[in-house]
Amino acid sequence: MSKFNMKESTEKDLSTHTPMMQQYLGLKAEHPDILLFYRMGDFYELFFDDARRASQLLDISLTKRGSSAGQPIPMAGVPYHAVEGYLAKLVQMGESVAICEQVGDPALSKGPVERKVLRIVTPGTISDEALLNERQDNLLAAVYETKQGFGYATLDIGSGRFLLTEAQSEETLAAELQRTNPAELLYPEGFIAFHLIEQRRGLRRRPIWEFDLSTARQQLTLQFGTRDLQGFGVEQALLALPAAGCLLQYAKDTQRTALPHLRSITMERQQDTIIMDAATRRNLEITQNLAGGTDNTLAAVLDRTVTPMGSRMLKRWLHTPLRDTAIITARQQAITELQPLASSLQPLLHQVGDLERILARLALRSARPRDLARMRHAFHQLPDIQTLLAETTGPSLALLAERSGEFTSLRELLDQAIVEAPPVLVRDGGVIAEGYHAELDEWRALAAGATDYLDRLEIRERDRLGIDSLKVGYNAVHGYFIQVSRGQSHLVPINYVRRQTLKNAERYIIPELKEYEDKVLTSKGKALALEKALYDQLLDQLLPHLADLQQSAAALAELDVLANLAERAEALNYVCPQLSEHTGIEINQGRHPVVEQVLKEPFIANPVSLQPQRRMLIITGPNMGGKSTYMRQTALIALLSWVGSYVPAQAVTLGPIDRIFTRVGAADDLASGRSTFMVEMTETANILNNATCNSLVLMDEIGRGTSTYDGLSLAWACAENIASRLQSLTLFATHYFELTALPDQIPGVENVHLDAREHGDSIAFMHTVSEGAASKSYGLAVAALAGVPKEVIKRARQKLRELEAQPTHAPTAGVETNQLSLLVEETSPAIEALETLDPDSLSPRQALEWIYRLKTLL
Ligand SMILES: Nc1ncnc2c1ncn2[C@@H]1O[C@H](COP(=O)(O)OP(=O)(O)OP(=O)(O)O)[C@@H](O)[C@H]1O
Repeated sequence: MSKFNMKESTEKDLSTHTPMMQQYLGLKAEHPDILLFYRMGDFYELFFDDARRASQLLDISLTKRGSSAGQPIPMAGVPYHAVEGYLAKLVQMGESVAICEQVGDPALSKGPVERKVLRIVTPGTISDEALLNERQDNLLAAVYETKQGFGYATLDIGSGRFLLTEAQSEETLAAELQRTNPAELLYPEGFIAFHLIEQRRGLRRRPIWEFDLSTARQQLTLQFGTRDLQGFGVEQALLALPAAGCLLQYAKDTQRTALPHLRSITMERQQDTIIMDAATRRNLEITQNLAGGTDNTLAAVLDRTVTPMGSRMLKRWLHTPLRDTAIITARQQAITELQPLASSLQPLLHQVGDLERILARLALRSARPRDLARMRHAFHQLPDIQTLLAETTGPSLALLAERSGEFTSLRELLDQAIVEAPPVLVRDGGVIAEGYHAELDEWRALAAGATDYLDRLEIRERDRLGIDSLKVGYNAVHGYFIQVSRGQSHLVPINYVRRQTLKNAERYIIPELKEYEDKVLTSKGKALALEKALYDQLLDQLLPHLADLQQSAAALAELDVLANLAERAEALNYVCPQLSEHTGIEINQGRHPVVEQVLKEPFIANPVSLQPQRRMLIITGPNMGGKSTYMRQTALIALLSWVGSYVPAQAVTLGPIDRIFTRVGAADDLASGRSTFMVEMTETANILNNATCNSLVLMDEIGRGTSTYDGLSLAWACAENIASRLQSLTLFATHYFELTALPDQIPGVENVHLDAREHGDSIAFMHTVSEGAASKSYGLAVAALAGVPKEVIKRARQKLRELEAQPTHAPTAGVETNQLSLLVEETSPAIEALETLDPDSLSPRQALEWIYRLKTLL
């Protein structure tokens, strides 16, 4: 069908629909890909495919509303007062919703009331409190690709944080995606690296022209009111700017309002932070555990922040350990200074609440009365916070105090303007305080004065007519009325007009009452309209202070994080790590921050010593001995140190770290169709290709997923390569006992082991780390402990003895210095024969015979 014909036929189709459906279909055509909530009185209704989808997603019933164009119309609906709950559910599932409201006056419109899409709710652009998880960032992101790499932009609409990154490799992009975990992700059509994002929620494909570089520059300079992007240092971000442009456009389209709180854009440079790949972030269970939950994570132990904005900042910090010693030292000093103050500061900060998101709603002009009341409450805490901080002397706390500010005049303004406990919506009035605006007070008095008048009218009429059952009342349908009992209804005078008959009473109106009713309604209406205008003016008065207020919110959030780290350090018995410029990690009595919290028994603290001269530790010991715990605690202590936090140990000194890698406990990545072994090897390859002498590498039992010899050879070669070529600081846990021979061959490699004691059939784990290799493996004892039946253990023991009796077959045999021998799985008869041979005792003829024999043996 030609384009022309198609257009004609839709138009024809439309004209066969009812006028309301025509309006609906017109609006729907503007938002074909997302659900359209179409307001009808007290409901939002969805039609056709939207109705079917919504009924499935929300588990609401699918019905029909009349018919249009001769067909029944599938319909589903949700009551308007409960819409937030449904929206929350939908955005959680990654859906977007266009909210279409009635904007015309039903009384004045012929045909359907005028309607408009007033906002679009999308997972990445929500700012409404009810739709957000308060202790988690909610990000909108956009990704762009060229041959040179990827550009990535994220926006937190709840704070205005707008960040850029450029990633040279897929691995780096994957790590960024994992770290930022966006709620919604925009990508250009034809995106080649789609496999990196296909599992993500809230994916939105955008046309390629939305990623145009010059449009992006134009959009961004327009947004920030600058001539160019030099001042932000992103002028040359040719990969990231197109992503930022598309993202900004999308945010503006969905919000349909100005975004004054987006006032700058920042490039996050990889070299400023300790880089961790996606697998490492997962394995270290920073904010999410391996099962996808949040308990038993680093954040779960460390987050006792008292404001949601502080909690979100702490989580960002934990995911972004820094490399700048100056910043980290400043944080450490602030924490030390806050230790005696935390218990007084935290209750005050708690009262500050989520100022950051309140300010975002202010910027979007969607701040509710209660937001302003909470902002006021926050301002009331500031003087006390200032007084407390005045006791400190360090420069970083002084700076935070200065940025927090006091906002005395804004506090006074809000004190005067807003009632003590305002209602949820401005719509119903009762928000603006008495005494704030003389005209409003007058209208309100008039509305209230009328009730006085009604009392007087009631008494007067009762006396005048001698009807003691006479009462003045009000209901929403009939307005004001005079009610008289049935028995006395014959006494009413002629000017009483009957309005309603009840079982035992009659209701009347009189002209005088009607007049007052009009007056009350008008004054109520006037008061409401005025209140709404005053509220808008109030937002206008606050908005010019937005930048200062945002700065204050950021400072208060940081104070919350620092006070929290001070409190945690004290409560959990952490120590302040010493930063050194020399590569290495020295930990005295280190503990695992999470395991020590969940264990019922006491946690056994252990030392770590890694330096260039002792850069790799081969860790052996029984299963369950504590190898993984020991390795992870080292990485977590390093990470926490470079976040600025105190750490679980008695003393720590550590030098610069550029990356942390972990290759531990692989899980099948079934979703991407990669086997356990494949995942393990991909992660290993990443380490071998990227680690440096300043990287911290954790390798846990690599090579386990394949045949013993393949695995052992791989583990050996990797360890050797890391120790000699990369020279990274490495903890290498293994069950291949052969690897304990490495220290004899490569300088800088040492053995350590975890101990266990066998008592008869049972085994006790000591969890202490000592120098040297483990004396034996306790696999069978651990299997017995796990409940493997006795006869199986017995048979295994027998088999073990058999295997040990054939040294050349047993994988636990000593390691030959020639690595090739590792790859020879079966000893050939020729070699066996050679081994028994003594060349000195052979005559030349015998030697020749031997050569022929060997030839046949091969
Ligand atoms: N230092 C410690 N102090 C007290 N308990 C510990 C310590 N380290 C580990 N544990 C306990 O031992 C359990 C096993 O530890 P971990 O997983 O680290 O052992 P593993 O040697 O890596 O075992 P596998 O080789 O089977 O993976 C932990 O869950 C913890 O309960």
